[in-house]
Amino acid sequence: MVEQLSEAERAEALDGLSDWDYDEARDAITRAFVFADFSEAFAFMTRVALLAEKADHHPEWSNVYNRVEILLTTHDAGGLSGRDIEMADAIDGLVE
Ligand SMILES: C[C@H](O)[C@H](O)[C@H]1CNC2=NC(N)=NC(=O)C2=N1
Repeated sequence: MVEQLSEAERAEALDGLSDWDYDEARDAITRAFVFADFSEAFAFMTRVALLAEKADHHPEWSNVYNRVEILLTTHDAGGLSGRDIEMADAIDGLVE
C-alpha cells in the first residue's frame, strides 16, 4: 500500500523539484510544459504515457496546442506520495 507523504517528507521532496508547484487543495504537484508546436507537445505526451504505463502511475493532464499541463497525485494514497516524486523526476528527465 502506497503511503501519502508526511509534511516533512513532502517539504524535503519538493526541495528537489524546483520546477513543480505544490497544489495544497489537491495535495498534488503541477508543472506546465511549453513546446514549439503541437507535434512536439504530443511527442512529449507519448513519452510520458510510456513512463506512466511502465510505472503504473498516471498523470492528470491537459493539452492545448503546444502547452501540456501535468498534475501528479496518488489516488490510492489520497494525496502526494513517493510515486509522484519519482514520476516528476522521470518526466523532468525527458526535457532536460
Ligand atoms: C490498479 C492500479 O495499479 C492503480 O489504480 C494505479 C494506476 N495508476 C495510478 N495513477 C495515479 N496517479 N494514482 C494512483 O493511485 C494510481 N493507481
